Amino acid sequence: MEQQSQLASEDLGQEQPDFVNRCRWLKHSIERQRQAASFTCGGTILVGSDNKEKTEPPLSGVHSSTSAPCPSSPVSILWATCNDSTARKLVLPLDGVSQESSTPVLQQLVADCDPATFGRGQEDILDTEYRKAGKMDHGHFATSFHPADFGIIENVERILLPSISTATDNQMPFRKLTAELYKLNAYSGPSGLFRKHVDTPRSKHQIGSLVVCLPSAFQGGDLVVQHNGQTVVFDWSMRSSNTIQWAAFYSDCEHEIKQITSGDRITLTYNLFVTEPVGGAFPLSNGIINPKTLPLYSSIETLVGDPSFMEKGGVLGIYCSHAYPHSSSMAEEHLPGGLKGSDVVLYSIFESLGIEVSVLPVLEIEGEYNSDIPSFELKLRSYTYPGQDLKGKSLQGNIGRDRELLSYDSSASDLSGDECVERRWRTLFFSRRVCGIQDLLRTATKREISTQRLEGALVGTGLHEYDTTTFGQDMEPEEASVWRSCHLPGITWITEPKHQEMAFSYIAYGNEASIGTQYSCAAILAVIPPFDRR
Ligand SMILES: O=C(O)CCC(=O)C(=O)O
Ligand SMILES: [Fe+2]
Repeated sequence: MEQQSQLASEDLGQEQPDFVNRCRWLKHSIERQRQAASFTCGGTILVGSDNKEKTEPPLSGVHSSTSAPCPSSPVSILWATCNDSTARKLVLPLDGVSQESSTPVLQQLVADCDPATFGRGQEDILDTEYRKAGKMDHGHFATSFHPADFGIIENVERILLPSISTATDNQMPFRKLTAELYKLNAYSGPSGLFRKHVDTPRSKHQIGSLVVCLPSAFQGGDLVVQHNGQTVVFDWSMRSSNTIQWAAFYSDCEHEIKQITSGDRITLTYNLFVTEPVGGAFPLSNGIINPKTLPLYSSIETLVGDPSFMEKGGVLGIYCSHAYPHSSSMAEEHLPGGLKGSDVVLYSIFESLGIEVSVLPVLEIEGEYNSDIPSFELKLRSYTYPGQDLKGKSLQGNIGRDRELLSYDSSASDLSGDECVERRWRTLFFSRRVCGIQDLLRTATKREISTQRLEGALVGTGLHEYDTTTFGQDMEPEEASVWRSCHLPGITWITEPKHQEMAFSYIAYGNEASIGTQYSCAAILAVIPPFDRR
């Protein structure tokens, strides 16, 4: 018997200092992320050949969740110099065939740039030890590239904008980002560089910079962005010959461009401003943001890659940090597509690591959200199965036969309702062979467990629209058939509930009729597979 309970607690991964420490570490990483938010993000756009039908840029709101971003046509740059009014044209990437896409024309562009200065106080300084580059002001050239065509601006908006909260900007409820072309920069090998600096904001509404690296081969030239002791390196050299690569960061980020050892690194810089108009929600995995550029990515990747973290799998629960109308009639349409800030960061990191992740509402039960772990301090405790006497049953047997249990479960429809649900919970707890939240919710509906008070968070089967209902005095509110849900015990909660929405209101008939409202909070649930399956 002693051996059994030890096995059970090991299998649950709970009450082990290591597991608790890792959860704590994840909690602190997320808190840091929420405080600092993401300070930078970046991505890649492939360049297709300049075929007859120009590739149409994607429209916001019509990306399928798996679609790759639309490739760009080759990028044209047109310019003229003061001495010579003839317009010149360069097409990148170089095709080596047409004159306008040849090395001599690229060299002409580099030669026509002015030596780049940098701002120090009120002065513009020319010091090639500090910045060795050429630049062309936006009034002197035109380009066929626009970042709005590729969803770059909307994506940057979602990652960087939510944490901007100056008094002026907070008065803009539907604020969005606009990018204004600023300069073209040319850094050439063997010695082009720009040492550590902070960009000078051009107005009080400027919140950051966007750098777009055009397809032109070079070596070296890493862009290194730093913020509050965190560093992200954009190494664009490897794919420089045939892709457009970009990065956006807050104005207060220090950044530098390491030495370009060969080739020409041609970038367009844009100033990012906060403006008023309305934006819509669109799916996350649109391939525009590369989750690997998000500062939290490597922490979560390390955690998930560690065999001793949730070795048998488990569910991480993270309450959303921003408020969403998750019980409105539009919720299904707007979530998870409309997640913002650290929420979109976490969601897309889990998704890109192949982890099943969903946004679902969790219902309060008597003012609490997670009856099994009420403190949120990660004082994890072993789950005890209420109303179920496990004495005399061989847990060891169940643990050793997860697969069998699973297949037994999936054919459990011939079992009576309660028995079926009990089997499922046991599968979750003792085998941790979780197939996914949706799978669990689909089969273990509220109706099946209505006669049982199980522990665990009461998770909605979907983003239900707010509704009203009537039910009898003896019924528990969550038993009302308006809010389909089920108790999911064993979720490892990493953060606390933050923004409640009304889930449903009810009229409870009794000696006196009363009206009550139940609330729910939206949470990100990530199903971590057992180590041998991730
Ligand atoms: O070219 C780049 O990567 C960025 C240039 C830059 O930092 C600037 O122009 O301020
Ligand atoms: Fe800069």
